[in-house]
Amino acid sequence: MPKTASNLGNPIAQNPIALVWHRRDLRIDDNPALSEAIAQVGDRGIVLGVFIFDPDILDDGVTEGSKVDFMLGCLRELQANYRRLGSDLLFMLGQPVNSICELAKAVKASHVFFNQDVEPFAIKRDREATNALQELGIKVQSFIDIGLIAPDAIATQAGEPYKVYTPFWRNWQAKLKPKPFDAPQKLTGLASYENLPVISLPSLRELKFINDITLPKAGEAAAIELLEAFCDGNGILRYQTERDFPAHAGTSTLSPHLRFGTVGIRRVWEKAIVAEQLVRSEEEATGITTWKQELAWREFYQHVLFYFPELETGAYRPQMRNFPWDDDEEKFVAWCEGRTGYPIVDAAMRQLNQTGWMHNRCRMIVASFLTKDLIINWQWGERYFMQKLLDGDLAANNGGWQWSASSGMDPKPLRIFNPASQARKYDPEGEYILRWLPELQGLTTAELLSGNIPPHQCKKRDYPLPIVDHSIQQQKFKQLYKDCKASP
Ligand SMILES: Cc1cc2nc3c(=O)[nH]c(=O)nc-3n(C[C@H](O)[C@H](O)[C@H](O)COP(=O)(O)OP(=O)(O)OC[C@H]3O[C@@H](n4cnc5c(N)ncnc54)[C@H](O)[C@@H]3O)c2cc1C
Repeated sequence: MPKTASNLGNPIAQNPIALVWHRRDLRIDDNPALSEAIAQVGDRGIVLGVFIFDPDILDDGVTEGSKVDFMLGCLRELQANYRRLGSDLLFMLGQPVNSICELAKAVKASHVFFNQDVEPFAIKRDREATNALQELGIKVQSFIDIGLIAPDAIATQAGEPYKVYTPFWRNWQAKLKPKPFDAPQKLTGLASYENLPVISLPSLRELKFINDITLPKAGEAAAIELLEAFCDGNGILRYQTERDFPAHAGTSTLSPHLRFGTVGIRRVWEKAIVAEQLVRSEEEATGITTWKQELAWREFYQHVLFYFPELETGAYRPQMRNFPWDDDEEKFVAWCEGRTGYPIVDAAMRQLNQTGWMHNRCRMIVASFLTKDLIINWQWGERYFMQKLLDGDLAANNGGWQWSASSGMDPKPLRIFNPASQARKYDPEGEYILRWLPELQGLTTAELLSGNIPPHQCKKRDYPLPIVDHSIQQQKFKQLYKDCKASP
């Protein structure tokens, strides 16, 4: 059973020096590892933050400059916060297990605190780090942080992990949620930081990345600003009616912050509960419940990844593991670049490429298009999303892709989105399409939505003709899916 902040052992006896190892919790507010470090070392103790740049992650071929740039912004602010409180956030570059041990020895740490993750890679790293630190006689404590309810604190009546969202939600929403941890007011740091195996916060260039997109504001203050704007204003109240229209600012856009942990999930939940107490209509209440359901989707995917780590490498449904995908590279490039000739798909891909974020409705549309219309392996799309999305997160991304590809746990798996119907329903004026495809100005709304654009108009605008025919491709996919299901 993972430790929570309330069931820890006795305070440290002498000369306590605690390291708080930050990874995807780049904040001081509502941070269980940091709060507990302070509580444990007490007034006599020193609390230092550390962040380790892992070359294996930086060089994994998926991590892009935009994401690293956003993260550096978060780290810059986190370090400023540590310094303002009287301590420091230290940086290291190296293999994480060796690095944390090296630093712990150098500062003579008595404790290392960190918040847990659910990704297989992180679980393995943390297990190894815990063992190595304990061998050095250092106490290690870790905490539930990325979700409100720990994976082992919720199960079906049969005691099994949930595989279906709706019963998960019913049980999850009824569970008592933890309260946020207050931000610290003061920290004590080292008298001197000389001769430590640390580096200054590297620049993007020093890490050998470039970024050419304009990023949203990074860091904790920006996250709180977004959260307050959404929950104190009308955003959360109108969420149910607005959230599916990509031309509207109808969602919180908190996802990059939840990904890097610049806002604590308990703080987010608290805000939703406060908003709930002020609702004036059924519609507003539904808005808040629907938003809470999305937070529960996030947690559902974290839990299934925790219990079924094999999801990371392939389809959940065995029948889909050998699906005969077409895997046409030229079509894949057209999809990535937003040049499929389907305006709603292309607009969404341009939004992704130019901002590092894509509206949820559009994520579903482009994922369905890649898998059901282009018949390309969902893992290609999953990887491209991980490259481009600032909120790229293994659990949510894999969950979203497996749902869209009909390869996941979804009990009603065969969903095929018709891009034209989706556009008509969710972008009825073609406002979103035109925002990202300005070259289509002057076409009729019907042409924008249906994608039936006269060839001479496409030529004039250097816009591609549709690279596939939706009705033919969906028939083809259905047949392949049927054959696959029938195969032993
Ligand atoms: C193919 C596909 C891939 C996706 N990849 C990611 C990803 O890499 N990272 C990611 O955070 N989300 C992913 N999502 C889920 C969802 O699209 C984004 O979380 C959402 O668009 C973020 O915008 P927001 O912050 O305004 O969300 P809001 O609508 O304001 O929701 C609040 C928060 O709830 C969580 N959330 C909302 N919807 C979902 C969902 N369907 N699944 C899981 N969590 C959700 C997010 O943390 C989000 O910030 C993916 C969805 C699909 C269909």
